[in-house]
Amino acid sequence: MITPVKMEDSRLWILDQSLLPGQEHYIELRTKEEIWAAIKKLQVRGAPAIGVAAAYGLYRAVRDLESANFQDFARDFHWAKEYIATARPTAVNLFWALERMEERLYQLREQADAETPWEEQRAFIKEGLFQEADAIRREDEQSCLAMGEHGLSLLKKGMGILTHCNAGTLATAKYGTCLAPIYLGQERGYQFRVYADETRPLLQGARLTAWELSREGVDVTLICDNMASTVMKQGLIDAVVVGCDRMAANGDGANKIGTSGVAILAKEYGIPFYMFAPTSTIDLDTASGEEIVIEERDGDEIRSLWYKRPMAPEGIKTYNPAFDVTDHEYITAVVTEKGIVRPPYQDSLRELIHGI
Ligand SMILES: CSC[C@H]1O[C@H](OP(=O)(O)O)[C@H](O)[C@@H]1O
Repeated sequence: MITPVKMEDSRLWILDQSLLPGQEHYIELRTKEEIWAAIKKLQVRGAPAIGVAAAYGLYRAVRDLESANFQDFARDFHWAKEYIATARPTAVNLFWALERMEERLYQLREQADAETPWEEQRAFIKEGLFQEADAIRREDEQSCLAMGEHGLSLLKKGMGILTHCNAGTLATAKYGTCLAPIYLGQERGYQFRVYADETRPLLQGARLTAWELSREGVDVTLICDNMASTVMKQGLIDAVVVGCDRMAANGDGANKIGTSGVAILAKEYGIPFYMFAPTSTIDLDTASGEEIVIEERDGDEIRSLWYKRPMAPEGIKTYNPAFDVTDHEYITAVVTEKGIVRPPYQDSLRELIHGI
């Protein structure tokens, strides 16, 4: 199965998702500027994949530093971290991964042998930073597999499943979040019928979900976003599965723009709506969806990006929020790698995260 981020011989490569489905092309990222741009331009995208890329990217940005002492190294590390953190505001995994890497930096500082020359300590710290980034990737892979098992327990053979945007292998270290149960089901003969919303304006459903599912032999049908209601009304959909970019403490979940509308439709038609959120995406410091910063993007993504000729009046005003918040009352259950969480989310999420 394809993976969007890989480290080979200490070099960072990402699958340029802005070229999919036409071209499968990996690009190397070497500097904090290149990492920032790749995240901003959605060449690498999807909350967990952004976290993995940011962790590897931060390591790569400091790999060749020849700082004269730890203070200089830590200063340049912090600058790179803070710079990469400005790429996109909504997916909490970006900040979670960067903070984890900086915490590890100071642990490694304590673990380094102070009796050895600083150059040896610096090499020890750099290796430890690489290992931490690699652990973030490996943990996300395992998290996706676990969400696949938990998610599959909610689904039945032959179900019609609607999804929105892309929360598949391309959005994670591997396997995906909400698509993980679909891949497991594919291996176990569940014969799911997947309906993928195209997901305007950046078409992650058409370009990415339809692409990655069909290359794995999954039965997938591409629909326009405005067709979600009719496929539900026709009884073609038995469940909705979506990813998440940031889940607030009360269970409100930010995900790709359009998700909240799908959730409201699902409730209207009595269809279960499952939001898949690894614990790395659950942000208990954010009380509710109202506090989640929603990224706004360039209007040309609406006006012209995918059209050979203008599809709107020249310079027409646009409003292009990249995400919206699904209120917790529209979420039937939250699927995490630690298990399935049901309402009331205020208590169940805190218990899941802190075990209290
Ligand atoms: C597994 S989280 C994927 C999540 O990220 C996507 O946003 P974007 O493509 O802008 O990075 C979308 O919200 C997906 O559900």
